[in-house]
Amino acid sequence: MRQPLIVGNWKMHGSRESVAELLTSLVTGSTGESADVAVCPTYVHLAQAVSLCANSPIAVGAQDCSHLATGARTGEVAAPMIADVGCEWVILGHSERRAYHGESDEAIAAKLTAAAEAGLKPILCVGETREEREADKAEDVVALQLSGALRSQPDLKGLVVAYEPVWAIGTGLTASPEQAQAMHAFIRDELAALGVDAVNTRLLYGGSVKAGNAAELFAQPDIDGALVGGAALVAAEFQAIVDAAT
Ligand SMILES: O=C(CO)COP(=O)(O)O
Repeated sequence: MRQPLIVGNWKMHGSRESVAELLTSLVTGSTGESADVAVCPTYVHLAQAVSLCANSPIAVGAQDCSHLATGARTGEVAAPMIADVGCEWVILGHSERRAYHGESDEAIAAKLTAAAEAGLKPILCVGETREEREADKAEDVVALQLSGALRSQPDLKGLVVAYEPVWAIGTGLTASPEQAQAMHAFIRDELAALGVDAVNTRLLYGGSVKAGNAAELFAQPDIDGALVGGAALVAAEFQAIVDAAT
């Protein structure tokens, strides 16, 4: 049985004031849900978020980490530092990092290793662009992303995979429940072929998830939750998505 998981990816949004407001609402509203819940603010808000979520069921994660544990890497943040401030999770390989920071599957594989060594649970993001889907290459692209990141390390503790079609991120376009389910089933098969414990690995859908479309996505057998962007910045909307998973 896979426990549902809802993760808010706050991307590059927030201030001390908005973080306090959003998390105070979420902590007050969270009454022992049967879904796991995590929020991923920017690095500078992690410690504040951990402190606000203490004694609540909400966990905190980062949106990236370095592949090194320490060293001369100006501007980077290492996985052990993220664990040290009290985080449980780290998002890796998000399409925005692949596109704007040139992250390769090889680099993402190294970050996965670093995260696991620091005891963080990684959320590996995969997904195709619109052009790749239209060229009927969506499965090939996702298969390569999965094997590039996991081939050498199929037994990462706590691994979660998020399928985020790039064309559905921040666009208001969501994959239909059937499209998302088909890709999730494909991902589960690919994970098994790579030697990952696919049956127990949670697969999240991401891309314009909202209160209004969450339930039909979560009704699909291989969709175990969501990685939520814009809607995670509005407490009532995020809570409604959590409620739809429970
Ligand atoms: O990229 C996403 C989560 O990581 C999805 O973002 P949106 O929910 O804003 O489309």
